[in-house]
Amino acid sequence: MHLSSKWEFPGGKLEEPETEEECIKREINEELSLEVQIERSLPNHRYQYPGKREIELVPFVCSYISGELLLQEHQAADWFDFESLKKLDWAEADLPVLEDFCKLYTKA
Ligand SMILES: Nc1nc2c([nH]c(=O)n2[C@@H]2O[C@H](COP(=O)(O)OP(=O)(O)OP(=O)(O)O)[C@@H](O)[C@H]2O)c(=O)[nH]1
Repeated sequence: MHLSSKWEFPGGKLEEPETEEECIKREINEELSLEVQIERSLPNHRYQYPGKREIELVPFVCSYISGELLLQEHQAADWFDFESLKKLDWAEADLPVLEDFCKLYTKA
């Protein structure tokens, strides 16, 4: 919520004893009402926002299986092409994840 006007990838904190894969599927279901399947992982990145505990983002590339997008917690959600994606106002911790994702799927 301290980043409430920023864009972020959907996700959330691991709830032991679930696996990271179970976590992302649960979070996307809770936040967006969608079922997704994992296609691959991307490198993890650590980040510390001022005055907060360090977080480690564990990113997965997922594809849509089913469901109708319904916002449960967020103000907005959308699909973007790569150029538009790079122009959004991102949560700082996500920038290295975005870079890895774009490198993997575009030639630039
Ligand atoms: N979900 C998500 N969180 C991110 C991203 N980037 C980023 O800095 N964060 C930060 O990582 C942490 C994830 O927390 P969250 O609030 O989404 O997790 P959660 O759904 O389990 O919430 P809760 O446990 O507070 O109820 C927050 O500090 C959030 O600001 C991102 O792309 N996705």
